[in-house]
Amino acid sequence: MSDIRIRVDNKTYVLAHDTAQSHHAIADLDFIVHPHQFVCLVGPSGCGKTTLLNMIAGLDRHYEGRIDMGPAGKNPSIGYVFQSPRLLPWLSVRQNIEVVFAHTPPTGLIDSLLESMQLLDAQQQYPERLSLGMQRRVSIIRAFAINPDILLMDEPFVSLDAPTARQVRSLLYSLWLKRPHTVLFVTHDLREAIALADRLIFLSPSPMRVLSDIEVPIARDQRHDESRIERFRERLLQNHPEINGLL
Ligand SMILES: Nc1ncnc2c1ncn2[C@@H]1O[C@H](COP(=O)(O)OP(=O)(O)OP(=O)(O)O)[C@@H](O)[C@H]1O
Repeated sequence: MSDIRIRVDNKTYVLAHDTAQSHHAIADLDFIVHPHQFVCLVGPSGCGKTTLLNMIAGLDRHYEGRIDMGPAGKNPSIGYVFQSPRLLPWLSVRQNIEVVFAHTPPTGLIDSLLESMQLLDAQQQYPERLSLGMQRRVSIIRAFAINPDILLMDEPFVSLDAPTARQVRSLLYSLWLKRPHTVLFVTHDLREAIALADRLIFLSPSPMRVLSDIEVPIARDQRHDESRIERFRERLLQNHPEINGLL
């Protein structure tokens, strides 16, 4: 796995019903993600974060620029946790995970992922019976299951109540420590970003570009310490006035 280089010179949405009107979503955005890094993208609502993830996932190719994801000729595998869990309602939890495999998955893999997300007992249930927190845990497993080169996560804890968000975040974190994939994780929550990330990339309102790119210096075994997270957050806001208005 090599560095991922994201360079978007221009992304403009032309409104279909009125081609004279357009929205300049992204301009001169440039950053590199190193293998196995956990990078949080933090920016105001509507600045273009989902647009960027869709471009990296190859779902949107209408832009000027380049996204290089490793050696030419090799298509990287991408896991994508969308804002809504997007489970198939006619399949059980286990089948929703099995469906992402082109071939039979390695023995024990699905069981170990279900166990890591505390979902072994719910594996035969259908999505309509699951709480939102459980559905989100299934969608996280589904993205991890293919062992992707890059994992895109678009506010995976949004609209969960605070204790559930904390629980799912801590399960995700333990899973990532065991399987440290390269992650691009979108969030509005600065404490959450500090608790999870190696690096924080702050993004401007549209047209979106990088405002600040900051390493999180807190050791991995100290991330459970909320007072440390809070101290770093306060220092960050003091030393980087440009990010104050974003959150
Ligand atoms: N298909 C589209 N056609 C026209 N404009 C669009 C389209 N998709 C998104 N936009 C606009 O592009 C901008 C960026 O949208 P995007 O969903 O990427 O923002 P975001 O940062 O992910 O927002 P949020 O944090 O609220 O999820 C918004 O102004 C949005 O209205």
